[in-house]
Amino acid sequence: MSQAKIIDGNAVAADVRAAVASQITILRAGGAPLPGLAVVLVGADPASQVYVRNKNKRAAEVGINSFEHYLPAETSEAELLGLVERLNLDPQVHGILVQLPLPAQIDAQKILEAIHPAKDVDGFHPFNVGRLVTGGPALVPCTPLGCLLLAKRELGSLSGKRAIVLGRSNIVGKPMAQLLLRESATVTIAHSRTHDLPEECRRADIVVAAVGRPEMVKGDWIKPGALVLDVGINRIPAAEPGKTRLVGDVAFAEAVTVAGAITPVPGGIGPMTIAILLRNVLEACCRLHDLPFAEVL
Ligand SMILES: Nc1nc2c(c(=O)[nH]1)N[C@@H](CN(C=O)c1ccc(C(=O)N[C@@H](CCC(=O)O)C(=O)O)cc1)CN2
Repeated sequence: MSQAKIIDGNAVAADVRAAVASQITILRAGGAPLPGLAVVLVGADPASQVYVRNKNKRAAEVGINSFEHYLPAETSEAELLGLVERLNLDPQVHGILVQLPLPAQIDAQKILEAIHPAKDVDGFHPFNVGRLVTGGPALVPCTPLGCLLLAKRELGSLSGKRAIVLGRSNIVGKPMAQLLLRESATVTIAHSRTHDLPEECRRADIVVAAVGRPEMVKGDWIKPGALVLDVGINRIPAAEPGKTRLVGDVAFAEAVTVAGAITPVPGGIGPMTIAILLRNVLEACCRLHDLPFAEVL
């Protein structure tokens, strides 16, 4: 039985953070301003609290000034829009991130569209989405850009490769498909209505699983030697009563015996998301101040 290469997302994320940090040091030595990231969390979702804490900690480590805004779960849409407007105008803030999901009384799309596109380090604003599709300079969503970076490190050129993206969310599936298309891959977007998903999957050289269904992608869905990028983060009951464990959207133990390379959960795509966020803050800061930005890795 073969064994795929297990991609160490923590190690690659550390390389990205180091590249961001060294670029900030050089820019600062030349008199550039301190890059600033504002992170907004509404409510007390435990997973979101962990992600926001990590974002602020990692930002500080690479030399990004982070501004934390913790708002109560009852915050109104108007109050949040007011904060976003203030952050849009704050010259110390180059990147604004509103942690998702938001409480039900707030229209998330309205908030995302209120963020100034030049400070939209999540890449969710329709201006940046449009630029990604039409090929102009854009801030690109962090998780798909992290996947692309890993794919290019593994495979080199993606030109002509068959890729399948499982899931069509605005945060991962759709931007992922656009990024792969930009690299001249042949891209299929699969979703809940796709016929014979296993067969579609078996044709792919690159599988990106972003459906949010624990271990849905089985080993016999994978083409031998394919690259498997697992974006899923699903908490399921563990063998020990009362405990839980994290699994991806891919049945790892099966897929690892077929794939050429595969990301684990945890320790695969997740850490890349935050590393790429820091890269995006640096890019936003450079664009806003007309400074040179060098691609990381
Ligand atoms: N405004 C945004 N909100 C959300 C985004 C986003 O990109 N922008 N993505 C996710 C959450 N997320 C970042 O915000 C995120 C998810 C997971 C990880 C991560 O490092 N995961 C670890 C496991 C962590 C654990 O033990 O729970 C891993 O996979 O190794 C980082 C960031 C939704 N919201």
